[in-house]
Amino acid sequence: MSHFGDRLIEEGRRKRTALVVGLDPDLRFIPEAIRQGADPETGEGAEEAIFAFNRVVIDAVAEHVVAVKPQLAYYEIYGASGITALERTIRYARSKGLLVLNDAKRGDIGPTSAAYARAFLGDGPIAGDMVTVNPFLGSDGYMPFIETAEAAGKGVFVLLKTSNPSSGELQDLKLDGGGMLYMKLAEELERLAARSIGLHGYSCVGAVVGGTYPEEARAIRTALKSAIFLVPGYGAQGGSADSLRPFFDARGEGAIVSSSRAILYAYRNVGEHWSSLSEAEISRAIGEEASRAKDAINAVRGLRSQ
Ligand SMILES: O=C(O)c1cc(=O)[nH]c(=O)n1[C@@H]1O[C@H](COP(=O)(O)O)[C@@H](O)[C@H]1O
Repeated sequence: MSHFGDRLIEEGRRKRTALVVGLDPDLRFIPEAIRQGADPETGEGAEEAIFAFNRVVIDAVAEHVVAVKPQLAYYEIYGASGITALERTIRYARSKGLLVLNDAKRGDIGPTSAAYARAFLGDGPIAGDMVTVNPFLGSDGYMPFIETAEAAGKGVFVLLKTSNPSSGELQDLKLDGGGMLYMKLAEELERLAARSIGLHGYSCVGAVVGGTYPEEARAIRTALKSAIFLVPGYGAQGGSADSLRPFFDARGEGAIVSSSRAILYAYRNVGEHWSSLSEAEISRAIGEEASRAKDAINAVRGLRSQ
């Protein structure tokens, strides 16, 4: 079975990018040319509008990204039609040769986590190549995802030091033996990652480390050498490219940086008439922002733009 860590590193080398674009479609911000009257409140027409928007985004960013990252919340709002839009989005992303990272942040008791792992890492209609996992329930909550990923040649990103302002309330709790909770989890993840390290030194077990916490990332990078970092918080949450160096290894690899709103809604920078833009104008704005983000991240990685 191929090591997923190798697959992700090689995809990044092949496309000279470490960017992931999040597919967090908010119907309120989708211009009329694509929304076609879909109603954000009632969900009327949501499936078509969400899929149409995601297809424009995927076409615009495909050459600039290592993967796309659907955020389950924006699909679950609309129940079955939202999930159908997700299924169609995953199929379309796959047809463009893209890796799919479902940002589901799942975690439960063992048997339920095993069912979630089958849903997101198996062969079902919403399964992708990677999934985010919430480790709050401890090892019997996240191990079913890691075991499923190892067997399926897929990847898992475990929430470790999240990008949000209140992450420290729990993640930074000081432990009796000294050190903080997130560092204790980082050491445990390194132990688990070491079970499945590929040719390039990385495992199918990854970790989520917010781009808003570069100092913490520096310490985590040292303790967690075998895990690829998923780095959200760049762009809309204030994480800047300049602060991203500590997330990468000495080769400028080992992390993928995600951005959703800053890229998805780049066309809103034109002013309040954004809702009447044409599909071509929408696509161009999104593609240009993704290209800019890719180049800014590559500069920090020590890669010159092509
Ligand atoms: O797992 C995630 O992707 C995630 C972890 C984290 O610590 N912070 C975080 O923002 N995210 C997700 O990453 C995306 C960030 O969106 P933007 O702030 O618009 O780039 C959202 O879908 C969040 O749910």
